[in-house]
Amino acid sequence: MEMPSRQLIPTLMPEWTPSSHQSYKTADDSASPPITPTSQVSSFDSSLSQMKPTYSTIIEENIDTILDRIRPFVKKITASEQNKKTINQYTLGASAGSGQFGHVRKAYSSTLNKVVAIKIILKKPWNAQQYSMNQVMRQIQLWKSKGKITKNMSGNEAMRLMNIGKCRWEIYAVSRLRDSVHVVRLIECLDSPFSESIWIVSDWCNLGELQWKRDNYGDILPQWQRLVPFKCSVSTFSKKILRDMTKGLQYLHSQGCIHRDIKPSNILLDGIENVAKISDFGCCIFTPQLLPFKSANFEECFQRELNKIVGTPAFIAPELCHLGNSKRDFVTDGFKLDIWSLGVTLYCLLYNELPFSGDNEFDTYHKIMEAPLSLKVNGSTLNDLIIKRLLEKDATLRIGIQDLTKIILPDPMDQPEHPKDIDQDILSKIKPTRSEGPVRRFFGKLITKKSKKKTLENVKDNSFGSANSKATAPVYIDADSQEEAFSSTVLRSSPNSSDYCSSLEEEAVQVTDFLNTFCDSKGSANILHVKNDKRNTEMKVEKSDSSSHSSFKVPTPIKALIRLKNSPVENRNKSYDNRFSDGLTSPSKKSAKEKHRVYNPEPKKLAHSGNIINFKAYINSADKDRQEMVEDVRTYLNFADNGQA
Ligand SMILES: Nc1ncnc2c1ncn2[C@@H]1O[C@H](COP(=O)(O)OP(=O)(O)OP(=O)(O)O)[C@@H](O)[C@H]1O
Repeated sequence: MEMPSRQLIPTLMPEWTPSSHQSYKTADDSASPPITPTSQVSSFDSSLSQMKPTYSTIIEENIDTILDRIRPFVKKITASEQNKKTINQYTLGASAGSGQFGHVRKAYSSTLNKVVAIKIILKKPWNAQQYSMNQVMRQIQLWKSKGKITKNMSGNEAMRLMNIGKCRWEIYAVSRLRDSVHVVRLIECLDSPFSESIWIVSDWCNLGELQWKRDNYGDILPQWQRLVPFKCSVSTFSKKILRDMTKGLQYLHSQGCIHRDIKPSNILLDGIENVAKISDFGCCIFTPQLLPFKSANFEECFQRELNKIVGTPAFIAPELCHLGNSKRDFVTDGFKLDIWSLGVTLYCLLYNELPFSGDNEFDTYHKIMEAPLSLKVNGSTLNDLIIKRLLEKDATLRIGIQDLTKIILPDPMDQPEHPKDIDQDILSKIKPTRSEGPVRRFFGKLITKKSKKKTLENVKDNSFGSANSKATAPVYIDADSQEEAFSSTVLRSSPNSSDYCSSLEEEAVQVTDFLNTFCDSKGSANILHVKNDKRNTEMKVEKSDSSSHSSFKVPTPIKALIRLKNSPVENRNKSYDNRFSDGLTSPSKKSAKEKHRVYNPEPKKLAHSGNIINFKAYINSADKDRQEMVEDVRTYLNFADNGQA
C-alpha cells in the first residue's frame, strides 16, 4: 500500500520546501476559504494599482540578502521526541513564560554544556487577531501582483507565510546584533518542513524580565537584589539599569538599529554575567545606510516607517502620538524613540507607576503629549536626568544616546582619574543642541540667575537648573547622591521643553482609517493593529503613518516665562494632573475652556498671558508675592525692548 506523503510546511529557508510560496493545503487550512483578490478585495483594486513601496515591501524584495545572512544560523531539526522533551541537542526544561508570538522554555544544550532559552513560535499564529483581515488580504494581493503566488491562497496559509517572514526579520536583526553583552545573543534556530514551529535558541537570562511593580514604593524586589547584591536600593538598581541600557542602546545605534519596543518586559536580567540585556527585536528597524538593500526609495520608506506607531502605548514617544493629526512627520531621529521608552522604563522603576496612563489608548497618547512631568523634578541627579532629559517631550531637545553615554560614566574602572580634567568641549556638546537665538539666550541667562539663587539657598540641592555649569564636571551616577554633581548643562531644560510649552488647548486626537502594509500614492490610509501583551497588560500597537492635520500651538516666550513659576497655567496643570490620577473623565473630551473651569479651583494670581494686551499695566497690577516673577517679566520686556537681559 502506498504511504500518504507528509505535508510540507513552509520553512525559514525556502529551499527546504521547494516553491514554498505556493499553496500548501493542510487539513485545517481547508476550513478557511481561499481569499481571491477578485472576489473579496475589489474595494482595494484602485489603491493597489497606486501602491507605493514601504519599508516592509523593500525587506521582502531583498529576501535573498536576508536569507544569506540567516542561513548559517538555521539548522534542520534532525531529532525530536514526540513528547517534546528533546529537540536536536537540547533537553527541554521548564517554561519561562509566554509572549504574543510563542512561548519560551529553558533548555540544556549538550554541545554548549550550558542552559539556553528556546522561543517556540507556531508558524501559523495561534492568535488570529495578530494579523488584521486587511493586512492578510493586502499581502496576498501583493504576492499575486509580484507573481510570487499563482493560485488562490487561504487566509491561514497567508498568515503562516507572513509569520515566517516576521521571524526571518527578527532572526536577521539579532544575527546582526551578536557583539554586545547588552543584547540577548542568538545562538541558532531550528526548523524543518515537518515542524509546525520555529525554534529560536538564545542565551539564557536567569533572572527573567525586568520587574518594576512592587507593593510599596520602597520595596526592593528579590530580582533586583540578585543583580545588585550590595547596597541595593531603588536608586542604585535604577542606575544599574540606566547604565546597562545606555550601553545596549549605544550598541544598537552603532549598528543602525532602532528597537521601537523598549519596555521592562523586553529587558532581561542575567545574574551570572550581571547585566541587563535588550531582547525581542520583532519591531526593530535598521537605518537604510546600514542595510545592504538596494532600493531607490529606501530613505523615504524608512522615514515613513519611523512615523508609524509601533510598540507599546504607554512607552511610545510623544512625537508618535499625533495619530494622524498632522500632514508632517514628527519623527526625524528614530533613536530618540528608544531614549524616551527607556525614560518611561526608568520612571517605572523610580516611581512604581507608569508616567502616562490613560483610561484608554488614546487617552494615554493624549497624556504622553500633554501632561507635564515638571512636578517630578526634585533636584536628584538621577531623577532629573530621567525627567528632564530622557522624558523631554521635544525630541530635538531630548538627550541623544551619544550624550547619554558621555554622562553615564560606567564603572569606577572607566572613570578618568581626574574627572575635572574632562574636556570642556565634551561638556558643551551635551547641551541641548538647538541653535541659540536671542530669546533662547535670554532664557538661558534667566534660568542661570534663578538657579544661582536657588543653589545659594539650598546647597544640598543638586538642581539641574544650576547656572554656572561651565565649571561643573560630569558626574558618575554611581557616586553617593551627596557627591553627585552632574554637569548642570546636561540637565538643564530649555524653554522649548515640554515643561514650558505643553499646550492644554490642543484638541483631542483623531484617528483616521488604517492600512499597514501599503500606502497608496494619494495619501495614507492606516491600520491600527492592537495586540495584547498578556504578561504586562500593556497593549502593543502597530500603526502606519497618518494624514490629517494638527493644530499645534506655539507658545509665546511670555507664556513660557509665566509657566516657569507657580503660574495659573501651572496650577491648572496640577489640578489637571490630579484629575488624571483620579481616573475620572478623560480631559480629551473637554474643551480647553471647560478644562480651565473644571480643573482650576484655585483663585488666579495672574491672568493667562494669552489675555494680556498691556504687559506693563499687568506688571504694575501684580500682587507683591509675585514680585519675583514680575521681575522676570520686566527683564523679559527689557530684553524685548532693548535686546538686553
Ligand atoms: N533569553 C531568555 N532567558 C530567560 N527568559 C526568557 C528569555 N527570553 C524570554 N524569556 C522569558 O519568556 C517570556 C516570554 O518571552 P517572549 O520574548 O515570548 O515574550 P515577550 O517579550 O512578551 O514577547 P512579545 O513582546 O513578542 O509578546 C518573557 O517574559 C521572559 O520572562
